[in-house]
Amino acid sequence: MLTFGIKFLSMLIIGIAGGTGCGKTTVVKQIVQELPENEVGVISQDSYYNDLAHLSKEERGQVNFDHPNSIDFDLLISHLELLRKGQSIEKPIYSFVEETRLDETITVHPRKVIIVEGILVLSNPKLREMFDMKIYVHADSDERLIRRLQRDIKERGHDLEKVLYRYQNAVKPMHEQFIEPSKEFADLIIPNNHYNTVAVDMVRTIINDKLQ
Ligand SMILES: Nc1ncnc2c1ncn2[C@@H]1O[C@H](COP(=O)(O)OP(=O)(O)O)[C@@H](O)[C@H]1O
Ligand SMILES: O=c1ccn([C@@H]2O[C@H](COP(=O)(O)O)[C@@H](O)[C@H]2O)c(=O)[nH]1
Repeated sequence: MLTFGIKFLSMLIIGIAGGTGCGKTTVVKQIVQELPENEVGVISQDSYYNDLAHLSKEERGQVNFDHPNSIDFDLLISHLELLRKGQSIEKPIYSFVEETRLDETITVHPRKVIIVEGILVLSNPKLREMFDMKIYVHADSDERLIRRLQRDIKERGHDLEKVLYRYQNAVKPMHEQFIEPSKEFADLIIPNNHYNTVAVDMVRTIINDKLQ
């Protein structure tokens, strides 16, 4: 049996970090693709951006969304604790276009395996301690910037100037201060300048092992 030395608890929690555009969401989608939906759940750190409903759209535009203080880690941690106890949670929904939480929530039920992905999930010590396995997805910064530009313009309603301004003033400095240093906590680093099907298969094997 392939266990990679992981001590399996009742619920396996996997944390996946990496800089913006490194491909975290894509890797997670590939991992869960062939796994049973009712056994594996995914929680994105993005859902836990602070509720900024009290700010105007202009004020929200000034927020540093790459600093750990922009994330409600307490809520994320308490939700994971509830899931681990077998209870369901109401996960917030974050709109990248509105840059705030929506009023609706999504009910997430406990699963045998929960994947938590986000730029800062390995930077928070308390959250990090909850992970049975820690993964860092790496892609070079120029590759990430190209992907981010394409995605934010196409999917998140930003223009070229806004993406570049944010990249220089928040994304890059916060990456260097908080995200890149969190790589040292990873059990596994996935190189993702190109699609990495071997690494995806390895993680899927570990999860499948847990599901037997
Ligand atoms: N290995 C890859 N090669 C090329 N493009 C990729 C790769 N992985 C992801 N992408 C693309 O890059 C963009 C950002 O990927 P995404 O998974 O959203 O990254 P993240 O969640 O880390 O910000 C998406 O448009 C995605 O299709
Ligand atoms: O309202 C927002 C909130 C966050 N961002 C940016 O999103 C990325 C993190 O998401 P990834 O999917 O990992 O790229 C972060 O770098 C924030 O700058 C945003 O643009 N707007």
